[in-house]
Parts: sequence; C-alpha cells; structure tokens
Amino acid sequence: ESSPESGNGYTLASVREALVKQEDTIIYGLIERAKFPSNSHAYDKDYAAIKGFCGSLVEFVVKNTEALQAKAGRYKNPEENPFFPEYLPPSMVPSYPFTQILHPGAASININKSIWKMYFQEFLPLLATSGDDGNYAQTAATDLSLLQAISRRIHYGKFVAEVKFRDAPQDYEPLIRAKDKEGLMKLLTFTSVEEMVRKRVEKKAAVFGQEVSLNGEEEDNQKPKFDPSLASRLYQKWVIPFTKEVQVDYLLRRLD
Ligand SMILES: O=C(O)C(=O)C[C@]1(C(=O)O)C=C[C@@H](O)C=C1
Repeated sequence: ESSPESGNGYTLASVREALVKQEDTIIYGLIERAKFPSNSHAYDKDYAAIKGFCGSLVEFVVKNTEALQAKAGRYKNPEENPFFPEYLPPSMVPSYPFTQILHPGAASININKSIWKMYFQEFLPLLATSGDDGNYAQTAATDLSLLQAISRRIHYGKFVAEVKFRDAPQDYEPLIRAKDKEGLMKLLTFTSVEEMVRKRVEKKAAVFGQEVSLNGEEEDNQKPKFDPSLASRLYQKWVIPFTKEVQVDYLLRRLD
C-alpha cells in the first residue's frame, strides 16, 4: 500500500480535489495583495539600495524568507518549489516521510522563473491599483504568499500527470517515447473541466471578496475586494496553461 510504486491513494478525483482547495488559498492571496496599492518602489532595484544585496526589496524578502523556510524544512515536501533554489541552505529539522509517488525526474522541474515574470510583469499591474503607501515589506510579504500559492498549484501538475499516466500508461507511453508534446497536451486536456475551474474560481472570488455587513441593504452597494473576473483571467491565461506545461514536462521524463 505505501511502497513508492503503489498509488498511495492518489486518484484523478483526489488530485482535482486538492486543486480545488488550493483555489481558496490563491483567492485569499489575491484579497491580501489587493489591500495594498501598487507600491512600485518594492520592485525597484535602484530604490532598495540594500547594503550587501543586489536586487529589489521584493527579491530581498523572497530570498531571505525562502532561506529561512528551507532551514525549517519547507522544500522537503515535493509539493513545494522555491523561486531561488540556488540560494537555499539545507533543512535543519528532522525529515518527515512524505509519500513519494512522483518519478525522481520531477525534482528537476521548476518553472518559477516564468511564474515570477508573469506575476510581476503581467498580472500584478491588473490587480494592484496605482499608488504608494510605503508598506513595501508588507506588500512584498503578500506577494510572496500569493506567489507560493500560485506556484504550488501549478507544480501540482506533476501529481496530476502521474495519476493520469498510471490510469492509462498504454496511451501515454507511445507519445512519451515519440517526445510528442502536442499529442501529450491533447491527451491530458479536459476542456470542460477547465471551463468549470474558471467559472468556480470567479464565483469563489465574488463570494470571498464580498464586503460583509450586518445591515443587509449596504452589501449591494459595496465594492468587491478585487475584480472577480481577474481571478478567472489569472487561471485562464496563466495558471491552467502553466499547469499543463508542467504536466507535459513531467510526462516527458516519466520513462527515464
Ligand atoms: O483536472 C485536470 O485534469 C488537470 O489536468 C488540471 C487542469 C487545470 O489546470 O485546472 C489542466 C488541464 C485539464 O485540461 C483540466 C484542468
């Protein structure tokens, strides 16, 4: 039951359930980041001028936070992928026997550089209203927890792909041997599931982002905490495509 070769209870339904729960974390993250204005100084290398550190304040916060979390064992969990793997100290805590269901090739898949670029260059300008309130460290902390949630969701594609492979190795193996990326992409795609995900995410964003008051009349006039359509846009344009990219990358290594 618990050998690395067995399914360890992972099924397509259970990995999809995990993805649904992670939607909540991403939406809470959006709400938290949207509380701050753009605070562009946090992303400006020249503004930060931190002694002995070359980079923006957000890079400073992320690198140092990841280093601390690495020491505390965060990246021992195969669901976690750091943004700056080259700066990480080893874990200092006793190791936990995480269920190993992934092929060892999974460890070399990390698309956080693309996620980072997408987040700061394309997504954040849509989410944050322009302005500066000086809360750069707090803003960077919300960026990091949102980035971690998005990254965890996208890299969970490794687990999704593993389950799909185990369910139908006869369908996947010829495509993997032929390195047929397009064929793999087609085989792992479920358009109706994607549509459901996008709709649910937008609905959750509308519900979680609602202002709550005790006077029923006021609620209708309250502005939401962020535009719910942004959540489904994030998923449609980036989260789902990146999750699929991870699945293809994983499958290509699956028979090594
Ligand atoms: O649920 C799946 O089968 C997944 O692979 C996840 C996901 C997604 O990212 O939400 C990606 C590809 C599928 O087309 C449907 C949904």
